[in-house]
Amino acid sequence: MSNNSLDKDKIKILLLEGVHQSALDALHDAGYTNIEYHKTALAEDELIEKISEAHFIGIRSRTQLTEKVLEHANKLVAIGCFCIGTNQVDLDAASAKGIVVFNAPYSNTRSVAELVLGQLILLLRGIPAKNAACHRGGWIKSAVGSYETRGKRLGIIGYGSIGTQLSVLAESLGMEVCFYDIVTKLPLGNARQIKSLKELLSTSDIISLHVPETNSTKLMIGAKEVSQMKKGSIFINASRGTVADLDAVAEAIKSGNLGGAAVDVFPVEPKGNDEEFVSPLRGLDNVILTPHIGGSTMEAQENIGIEVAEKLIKYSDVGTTTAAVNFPEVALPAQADNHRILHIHENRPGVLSKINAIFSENNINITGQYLRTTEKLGYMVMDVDAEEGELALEKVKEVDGTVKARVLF
Ligand SMILES: NC(=O)C1=CN([C@@H]2O[C@H](COP(=O)(O)OP(=O)(O)OC[C@H]3O[C@@H](n4cnc5c(N)ncnc54)[C@H](O)[C@@H]3O)[C@@H](O)[C@H]2O)C=CC1
Ligand SMILES: O=C(O)C(=O)COP(=O)(O)O
Repeated sequence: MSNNSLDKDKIKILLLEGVHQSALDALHDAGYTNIEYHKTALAEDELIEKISEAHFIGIRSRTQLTEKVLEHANKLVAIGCFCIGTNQVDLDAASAKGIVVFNAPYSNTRSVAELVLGQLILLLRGIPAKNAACHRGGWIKSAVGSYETRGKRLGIIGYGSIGTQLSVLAESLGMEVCFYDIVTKLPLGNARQIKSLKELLSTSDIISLHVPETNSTKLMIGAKEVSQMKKGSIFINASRGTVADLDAVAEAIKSGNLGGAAVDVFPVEPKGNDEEFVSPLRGLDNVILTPHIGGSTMEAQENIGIEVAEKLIKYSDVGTTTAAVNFPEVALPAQADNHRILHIHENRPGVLSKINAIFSENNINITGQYLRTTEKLGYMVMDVDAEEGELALEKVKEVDGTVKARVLF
């Protein structure tokens, strides 16, 4: 499969899920005007139809770019996830088609950490239940079951960008922070890594999840783990809905084993704001339910829009793949008066020697060459004299093992 480079107005960009205006502005400023914009995710049929015509797609957490959907993405060169998580994209299927995936790994970290901090303060005071009672005309003026944060133990599962940010904020309130992570991590401040998940669960006053969706995190908090949590403790999940068994959480809330919960992410989430939200946690007063808005602040969304749009622009303009999620990373200068051949190939013996032989047999002068590989993919970039660009592209496309080849003018 190969793509030639096109005039910018022919490069079709599909933006879904209401990515921030800052992304549109950045793309327009860079000369990309052929943009189709949707405020919501698309149903699979429509997504397949639209993606088959797109060169770039921008999504958030809702759009599932499965192997089936990507099978139809024959013109697609890059995917921009305007969020942190990339679990909604079949990364192997994207790599196999030479499609680069970018995300915004830090732009909404602070927003999630702040939301969780606010939730844990409210839950420690029993505010959600008191608030609900007031709305119904009730009046629960009581200190019973209400606590300050000082000295309480926060157990963080997943001590990455968000977990560490939360750790620092929680310590500033005088909380004791412990964490569990599959990787040995340098604790910030006075935080402590705990080697056993069971120990973290059974000793923490608040448990907060900050792991990605992977095979190892799927249902990592099941009925057994919920039962190991300290009586009356608080459970918070703003990571991914597949990580925790919400039926078990709901049962523990009803029985009083858990004192409260805040949940932002769900195994099945409505596709848009007009679809009904269904969850076993509905109707429980001491549970804060939020519609997957951990990263939804004006600051975060604006920054994400700029960051991911810039990554797409740099890849489209010069071939740079720095900070790609699934791809060999190459930082490239602008190609001056040359033509630039981008050759994505299977990383196996013989491909490079074949490419070099082609250049020498056809007397094509290479003025710059860059190569990076991952285990499965090779990404080779060659600058050639402008008059030789078309010939060079035609020849490298024929190399066995070629996944995708393009020329940038
Ligand atoms: N609710 C929302 O709107 C948002 C949700 N998120 C979710 O939060 C997740 C975490 O984000 P970051 O902190 O930026 O990710 P990160 O990659 O910086 O940190 C994740 C941490 O989890 C650890 N981990 C992985 N598997 C584990 C396991 N089985 N057990 C224990 N630890 C494990 C990793 O070693 C790493 O330290 C994202 O992947 C995303 O799914 C992110 C942003 C917004
Ligand atoms: O950044 C993430 O991983 C999130 O979960 C945020 O997703 P969203 O962009 O709000 O759909």
